[in-house]
Amino acid sequence: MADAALSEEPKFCLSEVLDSFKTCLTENKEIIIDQYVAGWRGLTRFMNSLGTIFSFISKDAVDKIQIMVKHRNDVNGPRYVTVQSMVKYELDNGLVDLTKRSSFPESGCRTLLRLHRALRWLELFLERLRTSAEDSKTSVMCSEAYNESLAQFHPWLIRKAAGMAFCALPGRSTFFEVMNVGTPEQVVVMLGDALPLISEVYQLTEDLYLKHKLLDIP
Ligand SMILES: CCCCCCCCCCCCC/C=C/[C@@H](O)[C@H](COP(=O)(O)O)NC(=O)CCCCCCCCCCCCCCC
Repeated sequence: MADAALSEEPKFCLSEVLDSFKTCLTENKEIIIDQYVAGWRGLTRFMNSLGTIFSFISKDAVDKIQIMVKHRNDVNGPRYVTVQSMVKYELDNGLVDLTKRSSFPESGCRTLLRLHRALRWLELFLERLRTSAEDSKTSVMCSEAYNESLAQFHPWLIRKAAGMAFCALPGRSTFFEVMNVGTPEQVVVMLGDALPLISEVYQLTEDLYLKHKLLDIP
């Protein structure tokens, strides 16, 4: 049953997913939320295709995606077209819990911050994959990237659970195959194209959040 349902899903192609992060940047360097969220949705599909052990990670990402979609579909959706317009709207209207979680536990600014921190993990992980040797271990690359980024924001229990999930990651060659991009050489080229854009999206968000003192939203 589950297999039949899975096979009906459109075939995953990582380059299409990473394209969402490319196309989320406008000419004047604003970040389009619909595209950003579409990128994350694709990544969670990829993660689900790796097995159920990763579902607690993708579940949290899916929850956050849904919160962002809810904002976009709300009457104030037009205020959530770009990350920049969202930050301005929510701050101007006092819609963000800046010091402790209370009235606005699902603000767009807070929710996007969690995805933004995860984007740094993605950037570090993909860069390791891009430059890795054939016999490199994905579990090691993944946990190094995690320890340098997201881990500092997670409590012990989540760090442990994440560490266990990383050990279940398939090896580098299976991983490259599941990406459905082509030969390992083509994967490396594709990653080299996508990474500068992912870095730019990350840095623009980081600068914006820093400017508005939003990097520690609880
Ligand atoms: C492919 C390997 C996948 C490894 C994913 C590495 C990330 C590990 C993150 C572990 C998160 C565990 C779930 C819970 C997290 C939340 O507590 C925590 C805080 O939220 P809260 O403040 O609302 O409580 N949430 C977060 O930090 C957001 C985490 C979002 C994780 C998204 C990860 C998606 C990864 C997509 C993988 C695609 C890989 C593609 C590579 C070719």
